[in-house]
Amino acid sequence: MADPVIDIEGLRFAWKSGPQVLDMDTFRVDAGERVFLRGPSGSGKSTLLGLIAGVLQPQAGRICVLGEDMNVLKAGRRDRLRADRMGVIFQMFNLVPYLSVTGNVLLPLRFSPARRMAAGNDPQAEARRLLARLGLEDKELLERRVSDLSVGQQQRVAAARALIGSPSLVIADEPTSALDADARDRFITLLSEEVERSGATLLFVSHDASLAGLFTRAADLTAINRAGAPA
Ligand SMILES: Nc1ncnc2c1ncn2[C@@H]1O[C@H](COP(=O)(O)OP(=O)(O)OP(=O)(O)O)[C@@H](O)[C@H]1O
Repeated sequence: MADPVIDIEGLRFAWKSGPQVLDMDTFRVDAGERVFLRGPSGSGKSTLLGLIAGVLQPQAGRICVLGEDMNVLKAGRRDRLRADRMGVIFQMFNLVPYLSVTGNVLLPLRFSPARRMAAGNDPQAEARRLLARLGLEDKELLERRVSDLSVGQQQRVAAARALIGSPSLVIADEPTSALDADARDRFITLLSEEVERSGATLLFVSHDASLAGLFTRAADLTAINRAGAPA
């Protein structure tokens, strides 16, 4: 059996003084899987990704990511694990507006010597390769500030930034973009191919059930999260 990359047991999470958002017995993602986790808006998908990424801490339960127990690691070690071994595509992209396309893609390498090493001798060329794979090739465009790009183009920049330096785990919070169905499917296919090429594991969350077929496995958050169940 493959090693678990994400291994969750008995997880409970509530935002300060709010109702329970997550109450899950188990959730596991194995190395090399590309998993689609579906759930309606407000069901706790972004919260779960925050817990997996180590930016949030649960009230109860165990979250092991890439062999590390996130509850035991101090905040600094969780930040290091995320910088070195995780690529995150945020719902709102979180790109740096005044940096160029390539400047944004190269950013994770500034924070992680391990990823800088993994990106090879010519990180600029690796950034261009990833962007080209994701459909952004135009030289002039690569030097533009990201704030001048379309939403679909920004989504590709965010994906290339998550992939650079071959992180072991890529987590993606489906951006609420205005992409049409064809462009969205193409984007996910390219993202999956690049994740497969680097041997990474992918967890992709979305409310859009029609995407499930593009992944190796699909799961439904409402089926595994008691807190989301109707009373
Ligand atoms: N920073 C926060 N502080 C307090 N409550 C929050 C915070 N972020 C999210 N919540 C609440 O937690 C619940 C789950 O939100 P979350 O963003 O995880 O859902 P989601 O499934 O990702 O939704 P969407 O598909 O709309 O992005 C919601 O009730 C939301 O209002």
